[in-house]
Amino acid sequence: MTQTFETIVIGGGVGGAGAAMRAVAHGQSVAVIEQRDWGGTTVTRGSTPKKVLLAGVEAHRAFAQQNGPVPPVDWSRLAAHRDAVVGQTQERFKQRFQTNGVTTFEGHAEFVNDQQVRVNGELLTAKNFVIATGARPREVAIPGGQLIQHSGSFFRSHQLPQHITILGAGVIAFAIAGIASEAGATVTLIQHNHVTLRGFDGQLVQTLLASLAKHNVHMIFDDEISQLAQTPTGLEVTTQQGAHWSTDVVYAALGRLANVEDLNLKAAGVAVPPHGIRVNEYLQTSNPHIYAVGDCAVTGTPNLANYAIYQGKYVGDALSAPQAFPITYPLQASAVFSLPRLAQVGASVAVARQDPAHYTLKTVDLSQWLTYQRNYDTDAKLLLVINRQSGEVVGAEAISLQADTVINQLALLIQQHVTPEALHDTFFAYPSTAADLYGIWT
Ligand SMILES: Cc1cc2nc3c(=O)[nH]c(=O)nc-3n(C[C@H](O)[C@H](O)[C@H](O)COP(=O)(O)OP(=O)(O)OC[C@H]3O[C@@H](n4cnc5c(N)ncnc54)[C@H](O)[C@@H]3O)c2cc1C
Ligand SMILES: NC(=O)c1ccc[n+]([C@@H]2O[C@H](COP(=O)([O-])OP(=O)(O)OC[C@H]3O[C@@H](n4cnc5c(N)ncnc54)[C@H](O)[C@@H]3O)[C@@H](O)[C@H]2O)c1
Repeated sequence: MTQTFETIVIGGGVGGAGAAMRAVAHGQSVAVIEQRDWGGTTVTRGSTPKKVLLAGVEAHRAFAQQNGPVPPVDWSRLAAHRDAVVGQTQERFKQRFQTNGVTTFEGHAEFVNDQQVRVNGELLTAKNFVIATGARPREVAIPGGQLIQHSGSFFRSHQLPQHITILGAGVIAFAIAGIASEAGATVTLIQHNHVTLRGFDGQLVQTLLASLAKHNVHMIFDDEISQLAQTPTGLEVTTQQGAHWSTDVVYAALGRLANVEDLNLKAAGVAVPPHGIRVNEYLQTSNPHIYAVGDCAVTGTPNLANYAIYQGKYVGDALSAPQAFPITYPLQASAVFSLPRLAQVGASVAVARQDPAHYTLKTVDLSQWLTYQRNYDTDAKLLLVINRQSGEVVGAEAISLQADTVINQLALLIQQHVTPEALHDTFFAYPSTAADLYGIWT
């Protein structure tokens, strides 16, 4: 006797939740299976713990700037607060499924055929499936590679290592570097080439690097770890170029790989290319009754929470009434949550620099604006990408302690094609980041 549902979602992260909550709202019988942590990467090892830790170190930085030297960050207190926030968020996540009528299962799911999965020895049957199994960190195959920790360990740590080495120079590496250095650690980032934070403007990235360098973050370019060895006092890193240093911990932040291997997808008739589950523009796999969303799917979009949620909701709607249109995406703002933050929206500054016939750039030095000056935000800067022909702002990129705020506000103005005249018809509280828009949006 198997339990039967109209839809089974595999993975209780943000993508799976988007699909399940929409499908149940349409009156379907829905089950979600989660093998580890309700809320998935975002809640457990991603943006939720990251933003709690960031709040603590940003407050530390701000207090020190306003008042002079202050005691170091109390990492165990901060970690306890993080654990409380993460634990409560996980619990709410699970409860939200249950109060909305989604049946939850805890265990590892794998396909038996294209209508059944097995969980904890039990068979569950459904007409449709949504695979939302996310991704895991890429590992490094070197001697001593088993001593390398995943970046997620940092965001769950209860003790702050004093000497931290990070492999990679992407979004996760810079988040760890910003948090750990303000909390008192010395950080070394090692990058195999010269490219940091691909997609962000090189000049703003240089500003971020210079700011971090003042806070004990060191960058090594064009080199790679070749060996890691345990010593009586910690770890010894050796690189391909022959450099050596001692460290307490090495975190890998080298990108992420789709979780697809142990789902027995072959039994369900789902083809899996090397980098994840290929889907069509309706997010169907090679079996049209089986969909894939979020980080496990190859959709041509970045692996970000917004996309996973949006794709999940799209599929949740499609399950009760076939989607008339292929999925399209709204304007996306994104941020690197380092110290300071980098953020961007719309047409990139890099594209504008390469195409001066179509775009012009406007640089706004925000450091002397009250919003930023009062916070000692000396690096604050905004770049606006302007379409030469229409004169409209079509993209923006910012660095500052609150770059994401101004970029999110600009996202609304860009998406809604708000004219400067229309903006002036609204009175924002003054002075504030929103009121700054009068000066920016002219
Ligand atoms: C450190 C870090 C910071 C990040 N910060 C941001 C950020 O600031 N902003 C942003 O937009 N994005 C951020 N991301 C990316 C974001 O977390 C992911 O894009 C998002 O979590 C993808 O959601 P998902 O539902 O596809 O996968 P996940 O959240 O990974 O969820 C997948 C779930 O499926 C479960 N699962 C896997 N296989 C099975 C199985 N066989 N049976 C049952 N369950 C299974 C897993 O346990 C997991 O809970 C960050 C990621 C990391 C690692
Ligand atoms: N704020 C955010 O929006 C946010 C924050 C964290 C994570 N994320 C998501 O999580 C994903 C993973 O983050 P990440 O920082 O691990 O990935 P990333 O793609 O941002 O950076 C990976 C880094 O590792 C390097 N690298 C890749 N392969 C390598 C190899 N074999 N040897 C040496 N270096 C190598 C890359 O050059 C790059 O510097 C991101 O792509 C993003 O989708 C988003």
